[in-house]
Amino acid sequence: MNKVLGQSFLESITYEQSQDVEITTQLLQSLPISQLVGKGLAINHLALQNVRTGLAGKLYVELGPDAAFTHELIRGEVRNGDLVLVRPSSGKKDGISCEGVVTKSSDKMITIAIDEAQENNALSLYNATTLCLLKTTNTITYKRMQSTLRKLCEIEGTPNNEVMQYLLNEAKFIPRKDKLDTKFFDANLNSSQKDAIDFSLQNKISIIHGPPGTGKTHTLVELIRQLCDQGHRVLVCGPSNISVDTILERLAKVLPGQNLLRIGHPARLLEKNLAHSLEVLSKSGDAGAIVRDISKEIDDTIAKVKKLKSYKDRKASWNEVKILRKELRAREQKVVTDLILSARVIVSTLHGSSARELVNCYSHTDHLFDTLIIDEVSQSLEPQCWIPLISHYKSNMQKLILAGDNKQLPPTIKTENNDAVKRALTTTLFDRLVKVYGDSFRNLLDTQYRMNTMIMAFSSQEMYGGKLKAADAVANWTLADLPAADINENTEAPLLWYDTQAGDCPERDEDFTDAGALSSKLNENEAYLALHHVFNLINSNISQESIGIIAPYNAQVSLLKKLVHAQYPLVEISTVDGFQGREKDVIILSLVRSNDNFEVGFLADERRLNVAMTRPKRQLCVIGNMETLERSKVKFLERWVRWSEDNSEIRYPDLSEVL
Ligand SMILES: Nc1ncnc2c1ncn2[C@@H]1O[C@H](COP(=O)(O)OP(=O)(O)OP(=O)(O)O)[C@@H](O)[C@H]1O
Repeated sequence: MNKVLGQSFLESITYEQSQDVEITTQLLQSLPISQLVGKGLAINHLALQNVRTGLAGKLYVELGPDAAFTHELIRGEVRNGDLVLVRPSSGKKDGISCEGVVTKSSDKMITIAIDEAQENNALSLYNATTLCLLKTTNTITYKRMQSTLRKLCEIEGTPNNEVMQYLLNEAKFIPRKDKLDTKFFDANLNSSQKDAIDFSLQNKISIIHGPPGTGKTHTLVELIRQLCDQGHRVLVCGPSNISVDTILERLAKVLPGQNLLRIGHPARLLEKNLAHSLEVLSKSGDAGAIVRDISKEIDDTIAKVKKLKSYKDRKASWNEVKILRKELRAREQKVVTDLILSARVIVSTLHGSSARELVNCYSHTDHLFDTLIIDEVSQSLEPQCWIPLISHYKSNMQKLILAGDNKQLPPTIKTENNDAVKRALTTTLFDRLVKVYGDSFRNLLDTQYRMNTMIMAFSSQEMYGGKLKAADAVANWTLADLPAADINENTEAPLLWYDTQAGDCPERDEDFTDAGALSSKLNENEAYLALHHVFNLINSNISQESIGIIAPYNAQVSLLKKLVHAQYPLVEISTVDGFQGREKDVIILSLVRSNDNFEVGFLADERRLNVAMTRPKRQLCVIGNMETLERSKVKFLERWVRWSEDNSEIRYPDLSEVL
């Protein structure tokens, strides 16, 4: 089975890589910057603000909005960890440029880490009038998956590891559901959280299914404490830096610092987590002191060599440098290995789990980890999940705990034209295991601590079999309960629709001259309605920071930012993907699609819509054409409209009053 699975994923990943490279190259070459921005693949009108030295042979290039054009960055799909190219906005595409990785981004500044070798290129960007940043393909991540899958294929016979046997469907899984007398550290856990923890403690493999706001991270933190208490060494992984940094931040509050180690380039970590970074720790404190001393000795010797006159003396000193360098490497490796071996919990991305520093430790020990936890498994490609399993095959991992929600956004892939590849890659490990073993090891967290019951209800009914409950503290809260908020029709309703089916909010393509399929969509009058509702909320004493606006199209997000931020710069506006894992007191959702053909595009993706409608705590305000949705032939949308007609306050806006 390992050969069949490995080979089939290898083919799919190789195909996906070719598509990714082809699509990105084609888009970058053929489309003007304005359209790349519309697709979220580029940021335009940047000014180079600073080039500074960072850690580990990296330079940080800081880019802000070019004040001659704009005051805020439209970041689109550009996220931390993305590989990007910075070049002048106009002029030759193959002119001066530098390539790096996004390490920080906000509406005011984007920072990329580049290799020192590109310093001159970076500095010459100061001369360009205005700059743009383009998202390119990161081939390193593909290579790592491919080499993992090859190793999976190479395992002869049935792997001797029981966890792997379950994953490969080569052992029968009989779940144990004994009542344990676990002494929970956190007294507030609810019964579904306690059950999920007990299940994971007594089974080799488990899934913690955490719908929005149900305390998945909360549960994982308690579980990790329990595992540490039982003497386990735990490897915690996730698909992105932010996914694992969120857990690390919470773990750091309850586990003593020296037990936690974060693998990964410090430039990509949350600042709060730097105290746990392997790289930072290995260069600081007592451990780093010896290394620093040797480095200084090397520098001093080199300085001396330059002054020596005789060849013989110089030769002798260079030999000394060589010996010192060898010692430095050995010391560095020892410091790193000691830190790893003394940590109880190691946190890294799925890709980072194959880091050389970790794998090198197997020359000192046969067993590094007992348990592997993969968070956000539903956003991870299955080949990514195999990276820690294969890299730490020697550890003979005793337990695998997966956490995620297969009803929220799946991993994003580029392949469009090959259904087999699409199916193979968007079926996550979570989905595949549920298909093989049914619900036998899936533990649903059933109480959410975010949303008013009315906001939760449709999502619960459609996506979670009606099993979700709202915790008492949030079940009835509305905007009107916020301190200082006025009590009126704009703050009391948990569910509100501005139904635009009267026809005065037509959608349009981002650019009339654009080739259809590549075009993003926008809806100007919906944007004005969103602004109108923001105005109503602010006038009811709701703070700008409490308000979020979501639109499924980048072009609409850009338009909304221009319009709303001119008056209310602190209102957060993003696509659905940008809001995954986040929450706001009120979310205004601009659906954009409004046409006589009842075409709904992205809206047909119920997982994307599920994420959008479960971000608000106290009010969901939808702006959209109910008729377009109802007649789209997409059952989920049809049911949502019918349900909303019965359960929301519906307004039929008079555009003449708004515009
Ligand atoms: N048992 C509990 N009692 C009280 N509050 C809780 C409990 N469990 C979780 N919470 C609260 O619920 C909120 C959501 O928890 P957490 O961030 O762990 O959820 P999540 O499922 O990881 O979130 P997301 O939906 O963003 O993935 C947090 O404010 C957390 O403190």
